[in-house]
Amino acid sequence: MSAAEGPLVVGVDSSTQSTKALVVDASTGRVVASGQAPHTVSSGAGRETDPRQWWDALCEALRQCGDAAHEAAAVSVGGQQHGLVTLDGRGEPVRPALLWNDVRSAPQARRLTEELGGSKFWAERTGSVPAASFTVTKWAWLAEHEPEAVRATKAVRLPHDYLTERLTGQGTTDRGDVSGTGWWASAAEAYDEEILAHVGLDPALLPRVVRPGEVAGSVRDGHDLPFSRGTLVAPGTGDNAAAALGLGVRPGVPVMSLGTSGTVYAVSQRRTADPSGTVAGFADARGDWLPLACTLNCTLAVDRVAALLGLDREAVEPGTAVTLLPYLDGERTPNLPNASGLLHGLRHDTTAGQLLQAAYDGAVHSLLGALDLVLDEDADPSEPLLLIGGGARGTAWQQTVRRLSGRAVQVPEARELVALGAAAQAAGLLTGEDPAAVARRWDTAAGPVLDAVERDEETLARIAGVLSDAAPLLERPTDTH
Ligand SMILES: Nc1ncnc2c1ncn2[C@@H]1O[C@H](COP(=O)(O)OP(=O)(O)O)[C@@H](O)[C@H]1O
Ligand SMILES: O=C(CO)[C@@H](O)[C@H](O)COP(=O)(O)O
Repeated sequence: MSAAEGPLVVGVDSSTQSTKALVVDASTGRVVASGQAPHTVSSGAGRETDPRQWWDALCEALRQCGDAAHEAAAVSVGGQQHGLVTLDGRGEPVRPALLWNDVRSAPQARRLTEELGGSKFWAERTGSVPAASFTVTKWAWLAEHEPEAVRATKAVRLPHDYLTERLTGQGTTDRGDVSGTGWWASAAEAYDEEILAHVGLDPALLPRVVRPGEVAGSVRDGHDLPFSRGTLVAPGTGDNAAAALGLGVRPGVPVMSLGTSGTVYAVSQRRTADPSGTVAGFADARGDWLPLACTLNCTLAVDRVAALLGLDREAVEPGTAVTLLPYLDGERTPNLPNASGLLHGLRHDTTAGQLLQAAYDGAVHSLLGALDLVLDEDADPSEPLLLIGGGARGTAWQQTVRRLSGRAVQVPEARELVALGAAAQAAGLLTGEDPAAVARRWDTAAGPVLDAVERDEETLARIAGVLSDAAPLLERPTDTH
């Protein structure tokens, strides 16, 4: 491999299932080295991970990168959004982190929404109506169920903050990730003291919000650190905001990410506030906004259905009249935290491949319902939908999104858009450039475009009909929720 032309930077994606690290040449965007290591997520009613697993996975991913990581001039960490990390006075986790897909705090989400002026208040104040994913609902759940853990907590962090702090020794976050907590006022761009007081969280426990383009710190002295001392550390951000940086998207370009979560989002210059709660009015990592809708059931749910049927994930068959709502983890979009999976329309001649196709259709339907809502009204409908995340590699996912959206679909060749976005943020720190402009210079979104086909309105209407008719069943708690 030829020598790098410019300084090296490292971008990290600490997502739900694994941590990935890329060492990137800041001048060209060439990936010089990469590594990946998994984490475990608890099963049963909750979804938890010990934050120390993220650190160990980061160190392992960087070890796989070899010497290149130690030569990096700057690093940045993108991480799964919303997770509640509680640290004691020594910076050690008080308990495992409560993750974004843990729905146990659904009652707290409902209660907080009612207690503080309803959906309209929350949407206007924080940009979002709190769902069970949001950090504020997890803190309220912890206060109710484990008050001793709350008493032991001396610092509250998000996943990317935790990793950044282990590098720099300083508690920092950024506007993109903090906008998903539920305790950040999006118009004022500041912690919301009224909400914090309401949930009994002392603002002194929260990290400093670093501005876009500001240095969060530098790698501290320590023999156990995977970087050289003094390496600059960028603010980092949530994984969706990092992928938006990594694609260099401009307003009007829709993105769909298919991973543990399914997300649809777009960059907007307008702060959004949707009182229906479908769209979360997140901030992006630059100074704009990132209206986003998120599902809990995406690649893992569809892979689970394939495994139950004993099929390869690509073994779909067309012509299905079966509807499968794959809400194995409860659901966030639509907001049905108590739901479980639901099958309707099974016949003697239904094939296993058709059932699998129905799972893809159900997962994609949830996301497409929010697509127009995340885009500005003047967005050009002929703009291709950018498809990213692990699922974007799959033909069945690509074809399902194409058929149900009726839009052209572009699949970037670059695989790790979150880590690339973090790398672009680190590069921007060195050159003074806008990270999205860095990503455009690197041409990260380049990839084949699948032409638009006629939208399959019949399937969309059938799924919407089952969803509406089954509402009472889907709202009813089952044994494990
Ligand atoms: N070729 C493929 N086709 C379809 N799905 C895939 C493929 N490769 C990986 N996946 C799915 O991608 C998921 C991981 O995606 P990723 O975006 O890395 O997740 P996360 O960021 O949430 O940890 C896995 O659940 C797996 O099912
Ligand atoms: O909760 C959200 C967005 O609001 C999720 O998108 C998480 O940020 C987790 O992402 P992945 O691990 O699936 O990438």
